[in-house]
Amino acid sequence: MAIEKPLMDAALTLARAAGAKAMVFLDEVSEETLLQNREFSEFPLVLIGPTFDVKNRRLLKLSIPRNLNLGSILNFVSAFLVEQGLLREGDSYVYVSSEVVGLRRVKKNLFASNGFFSQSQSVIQRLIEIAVELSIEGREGYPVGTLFVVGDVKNVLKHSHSMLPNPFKGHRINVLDRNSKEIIKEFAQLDGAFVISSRGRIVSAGVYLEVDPKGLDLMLPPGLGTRHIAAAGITKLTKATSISLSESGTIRVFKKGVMLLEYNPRLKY
Ligand SMILES: Nc1ncnc2c1ncn2[C@@H]1O[C@H](COP(=O)(O)OP(=O)(O)OP(=O)(O)O)[C@@H](O)[C@H]1O
Repeated sequence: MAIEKPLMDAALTLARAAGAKAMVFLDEVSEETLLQNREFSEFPLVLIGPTFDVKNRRLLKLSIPRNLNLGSILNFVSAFLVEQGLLREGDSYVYVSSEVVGLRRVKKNLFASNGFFSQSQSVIQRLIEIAVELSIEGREGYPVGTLFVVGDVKNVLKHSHSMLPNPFKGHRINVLDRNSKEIIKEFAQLDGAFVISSRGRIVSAGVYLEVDPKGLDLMLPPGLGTRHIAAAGITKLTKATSISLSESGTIRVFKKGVMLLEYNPRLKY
C-alpha cells in the first residue's frame, strides 16, 4: 500500500517539530516525489523494501525481515540508522507507513552490522521472522533455543552427524512456504540444528555440528555456550550462514565466523 500525501505532510511536520534526524518510509512511496520535494531534503530518507542500497546517502534503501510487528521493525531500523552513523542513542526519527505516523527515539542499540543489512536473502529473513516469533512465544509455555544453518549443505553435512532419524527425510518442506512455520516451530524443540539449503528446503533437523573452536579464531561475546560456538564455527568452516536462538531469547546471525546480528525481541530497544 502506498503512503498518501496527507500522511507524508504530517510526517514532515512532525519531523521538524520534534527535531528528528531522519525519516523512514515503511510502505511504498514515490522516490521521485521524495527527491524532487525540497522539504524532504532536510533529512536523510530511508526506504524499507526488498532491496538494499546505501550508496545514495539521501535515499537509503533497507531490506529487513517482513511480517515482523512494528516494534521489531523499528528496532531493526534503529540499529541500521546507528550503524550508518546517521543517529546516536537519544536521537529520534519519524516513521511513516500507509496507516500511521510516529516518532521513535533510539534507545540502547541492538547490534547489527552492515553485513547483516546488505544480505537480503529471503530464506535468512524468513528464518529471522520465525526466530523472532519463537523468541517471544516460546513453545508450550517454555523458552526454546534452536539453530538454523543455511547454505553450503554438502560441506555442512561433512562437519556434522545426525542425533536422531531425520524427520524431514523424504519430505519437501521449504521455509518460504507459509505452512511450514508451525512444523519448524515444533521441531525447534529438538536438540541440534536444522540444516537448510540456500533455497530454503529443510534438509535435516536434529543435527549435531562437529565444530572444534580451537584454531578457528572465533570472536564471540563472552559467556556463550556450545550452541553458539557451533553456530559461529560452522560458518567459518563452510560458506553457510547460521541463525541461532538462545533460550534467553537472543537471536544471533553469523557468517564467516563473524556475528552480524545480536537481537533479543523480548527487550525494548
Ligand atoms: N555442536 C552442536 N550442534 C548442534 N546443536 C548443538 C551443539 N552444541 C549444542 N547444541 C544445542 O544447544 C543446546 C544448548 O547448549 P548450551 O546450553 O551449551 O548452548 P548455549 O550456547 O549456552 O545456548 P543457550 O544460550 O540457548 O543456552 C543443546 O541442548 C543442543 O541442542
